[in-house]
Amino acid sequence: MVTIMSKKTFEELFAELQQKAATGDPTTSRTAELVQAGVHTIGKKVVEEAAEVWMAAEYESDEAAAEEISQLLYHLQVMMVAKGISLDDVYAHL
Ligand SMILES: N=c1c2ncn([C@@H]3O[C@H](COP(=O)(O)OP(=O)(O)OP(=O)(O)O)[C@@H](O)[C@H]3O)c2ncn1[C@@H]1O[C@H](COP(=O)(O)O)[C@@H](O)[C@H]1O
Repeated sequence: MVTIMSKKTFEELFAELQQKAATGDPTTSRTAELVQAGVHTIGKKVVEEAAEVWMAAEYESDEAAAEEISQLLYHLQVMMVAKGISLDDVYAHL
């Protein structure tokens, strides 16, 4: 069973990350730090988290897989913010 610890939605997180990227302090905000580091650094985190999702889904608990999926979604959103890609830009392809 997957334990639900937060009810933050995908859209709410995206709005928060846009704000952090615009006004956040890179010394205290991971999002501001990653956006400042740039697409190359964020891209490496996306690939790393995707691999961790695969490993957790195949070899670990559902809860571990859910946590890794949340981290992948976070880093995908950071990439979107860094590139100026909106939720609607992505939803248009779903
Ligand atoms: N949801 C997330 C989130 N998921 C994952 N992460 C980051 O991703 C890391 C997980 O990746 P790793 O396991 O590879 O951790 P790591 O080894 O420390 O990463 P590296 O420094 O080695 O790259 C975490 O330590 C966080 O730094 C997140 N950082 C922030 N958020 C949320 O984003 C919002 C804004 O956060 P800040 O920008 O930090 O204020 C808040 O609501 C946060 O809860």
